[in-house]
Amino acid sequence: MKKAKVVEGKATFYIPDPQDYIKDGKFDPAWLPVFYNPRMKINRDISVELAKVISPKIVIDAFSASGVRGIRYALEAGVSHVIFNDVDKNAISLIEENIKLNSIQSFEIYNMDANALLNSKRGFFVDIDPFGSPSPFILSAVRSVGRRGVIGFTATDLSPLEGSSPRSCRRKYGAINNRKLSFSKEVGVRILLGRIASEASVEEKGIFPIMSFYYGHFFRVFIRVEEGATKADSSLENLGLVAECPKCGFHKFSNDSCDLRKCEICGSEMTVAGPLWLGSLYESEVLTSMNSEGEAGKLLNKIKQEISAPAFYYSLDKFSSMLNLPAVPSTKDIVECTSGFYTHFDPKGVKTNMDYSEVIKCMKNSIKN
Ligand SMILES: C[S@@+](CC[C@H](N)C(=O)[O-])C[C@H]1O[C@@H](n2cnc3c(N)ncnc32)[C@H](O)[C@@H]1O
Repeated sequence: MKKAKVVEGKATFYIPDPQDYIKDGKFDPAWLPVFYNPRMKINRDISVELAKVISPKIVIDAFSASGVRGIRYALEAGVSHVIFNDVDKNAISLIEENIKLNSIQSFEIYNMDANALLNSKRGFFVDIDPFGSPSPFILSAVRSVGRRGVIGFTATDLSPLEGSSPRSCRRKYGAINNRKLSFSKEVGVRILLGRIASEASVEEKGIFPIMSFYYGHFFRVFIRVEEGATKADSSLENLGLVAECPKCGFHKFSNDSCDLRKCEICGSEMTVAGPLWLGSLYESEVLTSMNSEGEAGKLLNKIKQEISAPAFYYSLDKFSSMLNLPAVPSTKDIVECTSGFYTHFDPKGVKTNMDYSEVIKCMKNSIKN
């Protein structure tokens, strides 16, 4: 295999030479014999920043591919011991080479199915970065942190999580998600967290989201896990449903499904999704201690602005078309008028504690002016 040398963060490492895998002038990282996607740098940058704040001694990088993630944890976040793993043998040879190249001192390397590895090893910080859905690995990941720890899950299966593939969502996440709601990005993150909370409760563990976000083609959630039946019970209290009226764009969430059937504004039948996580997505202390540069820095700053915002948002372009408004108001106008918040989930999204009728007034005034 011909290799190319790449630099990312403090790591210099080999990947299969992308030039050899261009087909008809096109390239997809999935065609490489060992996966490396430069577009996921932001995912790794933020994960490294979080690791710097939580200072784990042992990290399990359960889906290592080239090993870049685990190597960056060691070099940039001062993690003292990294457990690398990949089911693919080609990945293992590359990880060995890259570990040498970066002089990583304390490590283990496994060539196992991630579930088998996670059921047998313990780490304080566990990184789950598979292809597609992380769902098959949630339970073993929750086990792998022992009594307490932190897990980062990546999900690239946007379509079930956002409501475009309802059956797949039902299978993978045990949730009803039959239509893409206008705030589907946040629905996706919360369905993933809901599933994690349910699976953790089987192990009598509670979850506490530290940071949860959407970017480009993936969701990433970081959760703290703590052992205890009471903690599991309180976690489950955060599960509920969200509903959106397809006619007037009113939305509401609740732990009680009876509340959500009929729209309180226009009486239409609402589209209900869930179960999903209705609690906080962020741990403010950790988030405010995190810093980064470039794209990751920009994303972090946006997320920091919405730490105390309510769940879900009005996506102004979709909302305006539901209301048959002649134009889409500026996001800035609506944030100001509703004492609301911008959201990283959607550049035209506004979160607010104000009532629906007040938001409508703001929308209409903004267009008039
Ligand atoms: C998305 S890539 C990981 C990328 C890597 N974490 C990074 O940041 O560059 C997924 C990797 O998981 C490996 N993999 C797929 N299924 C697996 C399984 N069941 N157990 C362990 N590894 C698996 C694949 O071989 C692939 O290298």
